[in-house]
Amino acid sequence: MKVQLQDITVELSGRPVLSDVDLEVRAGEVVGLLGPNGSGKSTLLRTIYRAIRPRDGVVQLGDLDVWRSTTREVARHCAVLTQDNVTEVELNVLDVVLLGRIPHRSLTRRGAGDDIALARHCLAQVDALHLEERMLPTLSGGERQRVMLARALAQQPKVLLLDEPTNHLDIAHQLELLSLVRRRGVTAIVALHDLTLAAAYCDRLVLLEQGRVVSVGAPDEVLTPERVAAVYGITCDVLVHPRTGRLLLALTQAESPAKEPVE
Ligand SMILES: Nc1ncnc2c1ncn2[C@@H]1O[C@H](COP(=O)(O)OP(=O)(O)OP(=O)(O)O)[C@@H](O)[C@H]1O
Repeated sequence: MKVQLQDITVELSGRPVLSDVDLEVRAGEVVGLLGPNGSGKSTLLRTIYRAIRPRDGVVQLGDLDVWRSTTREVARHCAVLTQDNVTEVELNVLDVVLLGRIPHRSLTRRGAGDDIALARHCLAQVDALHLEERMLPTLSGGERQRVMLARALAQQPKVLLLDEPTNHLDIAHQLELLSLVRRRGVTAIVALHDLTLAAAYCDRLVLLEQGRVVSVGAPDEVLTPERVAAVYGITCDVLVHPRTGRLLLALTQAESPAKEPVE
């Protein structure tokens, strides 16, 4: 499903947070949202899943105008993994994943058994089936993150929005999560801080700075040393992975002070 943002402007507490953002994400495309802290990545995702209403602009999921639809209608198409939906709720893992079925319940004829089979399948996909009977608050940060991804997958979304999904995950699960998102073939918009991971897994990247899109394109078009220096204030050498051919970014502080000699 295509995602389209036109002229999105958001003001929070009277301050502009996003200004005139235009973005078109094609069906099945994985797009990485990059930018320094406070550049507007989470806010942009929130305008798509109806958590922050833009002052101006239109958000569309396929033909659905998000801000003229209900939360439930949007949730039938679009699932979200954020930092703040990892809650202390006193439910076991399987029940948490089953919450992902709620937007579909009145539409589907699936019985509870089908939903449970689907929830277990989603847990297996994120390597968390062994946790199904555990209570959510007893899980580690990374285990919870994977369970919340399983819940999002159980929603069977056509669009997946992921806000820093690799936080808390060990490196193997970081790679597995992003490759799972790719394999699902859904349209995905993923806010990431790790530029090399973004370059490895995203078809295109969108770089934000102070609420404005400063670059959109293939990873090698967006992540040039000059642009990384201008936006993040760091020095960046762009290398090529010897096996995958994807970009590898070697980062150093712009002006590293000379090291004090140790006595
Ligand atoms: N409710 C709010 N009221 C006022 N300002 C807000 C509010 N929520 C966010 N902001 C501001 O909007 C700007 C963009 O925030 P946002 O969370 O979208 O950035 P981000 O790029 O996701 O940052 P990070 O990388 O730190 O997660 C920040 O300056 C933030 O302080």
